[in-house]
Amino acid sequence: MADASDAKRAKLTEEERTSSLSPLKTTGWTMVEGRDAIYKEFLFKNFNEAWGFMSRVALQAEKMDHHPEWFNVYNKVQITLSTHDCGGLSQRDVKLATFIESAAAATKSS
Ligand SMILES: C[C@H](O)[C@H](O)[C@H]1CNC2=NC(N)=NC(=O)C2=N1
Repeated sequence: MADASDAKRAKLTEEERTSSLSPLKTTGWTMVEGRDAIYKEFLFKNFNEAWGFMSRVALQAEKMDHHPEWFNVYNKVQITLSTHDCGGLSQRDVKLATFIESAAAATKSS
């Protein structure tokens, strides 16, 4: 049965893309070529900072039951967000990307 949780995992409409994705794009998120997904690379001072950031994101991902695709080498964290259940971008990706932005800012200023 469809419920509010399903709606958050439905593919974003064109209107939602304009209103929700545009602000993220101004912070450096880009569309992945050939896929309905968004991507951003984060650079930190060192591995310790990168790992602290990833820990914050991991806890939120578990809370949301929505998980990033990510790759880390030393101070670099590359993140791709998409919703596997709908095969594209949903409100969950917007919410997680917004959280990731605040986690990156908090990590860098701590
Ligand atoms: C069973 C579980 O709720 C689902 O598999 C969740 C887990 N995490 C997820 N993460 C992402 N990115 N997309 C999903 O569709 C998704 N689905």
